[in-house]
Amino acid sequence: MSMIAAFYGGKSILITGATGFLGKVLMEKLFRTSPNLKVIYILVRPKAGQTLQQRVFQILNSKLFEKVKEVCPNVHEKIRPICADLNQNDFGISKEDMQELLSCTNIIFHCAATVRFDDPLRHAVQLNVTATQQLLQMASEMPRLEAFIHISTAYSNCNLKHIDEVIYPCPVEPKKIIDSLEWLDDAIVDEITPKLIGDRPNTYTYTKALGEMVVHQEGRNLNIAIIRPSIVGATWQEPFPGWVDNLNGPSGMIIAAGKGFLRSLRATPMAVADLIPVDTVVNLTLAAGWYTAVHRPKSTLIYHCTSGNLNPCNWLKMGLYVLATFEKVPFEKAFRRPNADFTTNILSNQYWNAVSHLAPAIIYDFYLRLTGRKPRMTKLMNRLLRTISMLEYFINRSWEWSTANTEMLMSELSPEDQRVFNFDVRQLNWLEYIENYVLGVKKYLLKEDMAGIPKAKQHLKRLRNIHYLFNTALFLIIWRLLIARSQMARNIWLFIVSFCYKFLSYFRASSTLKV
Ligand SMILES: CCCCCCCCCCCCCCCCCCCC(=O)SCCNC(=O)CCNC(=O)[C@H](O)C(C)(C)COP(=O)(O)OP(=O)(O)OC[C@H]1O[C@@H](n2cnc3c(N)ncnc32)[C@H](O)[C@@H]1OP(=O)(O)O
Ligand SMILES: NC(=O)C1=CN([C@@H]2O[C@H](COP(=O)(O)OP(=O)(O)OC[C@H]3O[C@@H](n4cnc5c(N)ncnc54)[C@H](OP(=O)(O)O)[C@@H]3O)[C@@H](O)[C@H]2O)C=CC1
Repeated sequence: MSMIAAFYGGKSILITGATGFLGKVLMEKLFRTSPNLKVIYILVRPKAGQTLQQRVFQILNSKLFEKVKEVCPNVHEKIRPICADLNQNDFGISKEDMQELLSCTNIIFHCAATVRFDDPLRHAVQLNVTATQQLLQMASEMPRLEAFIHISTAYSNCNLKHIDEVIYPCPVEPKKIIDSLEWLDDAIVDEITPKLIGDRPNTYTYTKALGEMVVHQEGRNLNIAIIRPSIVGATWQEPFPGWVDNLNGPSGMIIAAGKGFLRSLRATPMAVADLIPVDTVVNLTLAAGWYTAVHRPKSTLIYHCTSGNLNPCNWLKMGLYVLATFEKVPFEKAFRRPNADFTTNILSNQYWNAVSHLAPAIIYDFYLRLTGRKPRMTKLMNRLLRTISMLEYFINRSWEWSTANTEMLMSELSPEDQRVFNFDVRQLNWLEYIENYVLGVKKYLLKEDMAGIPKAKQHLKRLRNIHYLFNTALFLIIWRLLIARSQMARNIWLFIVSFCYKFLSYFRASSTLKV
């Protein structure tokens, strides 16, 4: 019997960010392994014209939850959506709901965050720092609370090369930032943002670091653990391999490469590609929840949920695995044949951006205009280039994350728990994982049917022929122009023609002799 699964039985659990990528997998695993848990409260905001109930209904009826419905048929009764916007005071939670949360909650998993790299500082602080502070305040009023698990990121200290499982001091106290944002206007905030974030690449990593500091300072009387995952990718094993539902991290890039938009990337091939499957993060998170509540460590433990030091893979390998998978399972209606490459040089990157990204987009838009359609490719390509520019920081560096706490936690688990809540990335086979990842992107993100693979392969063949035809035509045009303008080009041309003529004559003569 799994001790961790048994621990969550009968518990009232509060999850923020349950509608997000990580939150959904966390909920799924909890219901599947501890179907006798009491209730999961989820803080949800109405969104995109959907009510809370509609959002929950959509999640529970998705493929991700198919297995859950078998083991926990009354899952609908055990999930209690609470209308909440983390950007508001008291999260805009009604008095009755708040009362219930405060009196019943046993465990909190705080997953909600803005993960956008380009969020204005004010918004990122509001969600990643102030909301965390408010949740800690709520937690301190919960008499039955056994553990508070805060999800951070391994990149919260990405300004360092070697990162230990400790909280690093922030140059400016989070409280001071929160206070000053109250009276500074947006223009000034934008102006001081680069100075505040310093050597971090964006407001996301900066505010996640501030969030950790707030947890450290204001959660002293609580039983807290912090999980720091690196780049979270599709599921490795559970509930099935390859599940993914958003474009963050590598998923968007896999689509861009598979559809033939992304042809070149400024990345350091040998830098560590620190991907971590989302189910691995969830297993570690649940194990940490159990350990924190049962063993009550004296200080806040931080767990690095990374792959680099236990089972490293680099971007070159990952890129090759991705491309190799496209051969077997190509995406439908590709713009060009998938054939991306890495470059480390800024100039050559700019060259490839112009030649391989922008030029084909401009030519295609010209064709769309000619055929009376609305041009869209150049806009899309510029958007892709902007996204890539924001990811570049992470694909041109390697970090070393120590994993002593994570390894300690692994050793504390019973053999059964090591199996059910496996977070040992040494067992991960990267090729197999990437193949399933690409397949998952095709099935669950692009919603493409496997039956369409032969047609997609045919389309790629057609694109290859167009590519050859286009290159030959381009060569001939350039050559024709050169011959018209340069005596030397004409001489070379005459030499090649006469050489070919002589070669063919010799070949014809020798084959006649044989007869
Ligand atoms: C040689 C072979 C190559 C083969 C590929 C190999 C894979 C290489 C992968 C390399 C990836 C490296 C990833 C590193 C990530 C480091 C992560 C650090 C860990 C964390 O803790 S952060 C969590 C992850 N967070 C993110 O990834 C957020 C990134 N996204 C953003 O910040 C914003 O979305 C962005 C990029 C600033 C764009 O903003 P904006 O222009 O306002 O656009 P929208 O968000 O509204 O979206 C517009 C449009 O683009 C689509 N979209 C969104 N995100 C992505 C994405 N990451 N990739 C591709 N497309 C994306 C979005 O769906 C919209 O589409 P529409 O059709 O709806 O318009
Ligand atoms: N994905 C990754 O690569 C990594 C993620 N992490 C961390 O993991 C955690 C989860 O990330 P992930 O699941 O990928 O992110 P998602 O963007 O998928 O999910 C974010 C969640 O936060 C919720 N949320 C955002 N704003 C509000 C708000 N104002 N009120 C209520 N809820 C809100 C979202 O709700 P809604 O659906 O309504 O938008 C959503 O449920 C984050 O803390 C992130 O920093 C760490 C490392 C890497």
